[in-house]
Amino acid sequence: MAIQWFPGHMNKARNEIKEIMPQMDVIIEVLDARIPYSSENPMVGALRGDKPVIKILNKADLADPQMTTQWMDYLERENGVKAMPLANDKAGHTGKVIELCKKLVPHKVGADKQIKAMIMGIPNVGKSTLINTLAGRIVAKTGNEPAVTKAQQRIKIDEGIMLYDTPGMLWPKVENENSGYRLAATGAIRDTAIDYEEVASYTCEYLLQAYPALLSQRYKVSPLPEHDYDFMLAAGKNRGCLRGGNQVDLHKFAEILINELRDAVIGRITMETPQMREREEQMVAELRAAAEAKKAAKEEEKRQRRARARKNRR
Ligand SMILES: Nc1nc2c(ncn2[C@@H]2O[C@H](COP(=O)(O)OP(=O)(O)OP(=O)(O)O)[C@@H](O)[C@H]2O)c(=O)[nH]1
Repeated sequence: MAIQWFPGHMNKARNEIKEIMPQMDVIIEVLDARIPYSSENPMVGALRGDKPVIKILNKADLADPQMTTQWMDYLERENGVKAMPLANDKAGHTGKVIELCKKLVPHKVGADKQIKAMIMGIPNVGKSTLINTLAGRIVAKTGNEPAVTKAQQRIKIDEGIMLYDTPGMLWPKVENENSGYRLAATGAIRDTAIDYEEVASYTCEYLLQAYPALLSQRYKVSPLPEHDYDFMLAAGKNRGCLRGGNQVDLHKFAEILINELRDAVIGRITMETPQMREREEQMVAELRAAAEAKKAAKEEEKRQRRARARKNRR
């Protein structure tokens, strides 16, 4: 699946972050609790140095609570990382973010002091909603379409904290196709860039093994077939997604499924586990190593060819 989604302002954001990072005391990384691995930004790890990070598992109201707990334990294994779940639709929960900031950098708390916190996160993950709640007023535009935030802003919030907002960034995770599907399924990738049927097929394959009861209940398919394609045919038929000749309109069903997944109508679902992350990271590392080995072999071949040509000329 090709994900062509890398607006120019994201490259600009990378440079802006690099420049501003040394001034920051703490990083607030907003993740999507349904995809804590795929919604991570590799730049945070690469650019943060030893600065503390709060990883917020946002949209926790849509995610599987058991999996959120597992993810928090997993993420906190990394040095300097604190994780917390958040449902931005519930007022009052954001106070914990401020508390945690103060705990992580106590030397920056007090009169005439200020904590500088940078908020980072991929598009549509809920940064603007969080900033507005933290600030207690509308300072950031929100919306259900990715890439609403465009320019960097500084927002002073009451409790001695200055927030630095960054534009939404999504790097092309071309190395890991699975992440692409999960980003698309949860709505991080703009709709025009995705193939609904492919994403729905990937999603069904995962749900059949991870959440079979929710799937069966929602789409009244029982017993569940083994393969995603058969499931989509049966569920599509039940939902009346038919076109001429009584054929199931898979595209129509795919749209229904993805929308219902995004709205948590199927249930509270997390699309990836820490184990999946470990496996996929390993896979990516192997692919990268293989590509590098191939490149090195080509270079060596070229070098030898040049050496032979030199010898022949003598
Ligand atoms: N269910 C649920 N929805 C949320 C939560 N937080 C944000 N949203 C919704 O997610 C959508 C995106 O939120 P934004 O705050 O605009 O996201 P953003 O990260 O600022 O997006 P960009 O401007 O694209 O960078 C909006 O429709 C929000 O209402 C949450 O905790 N739970």
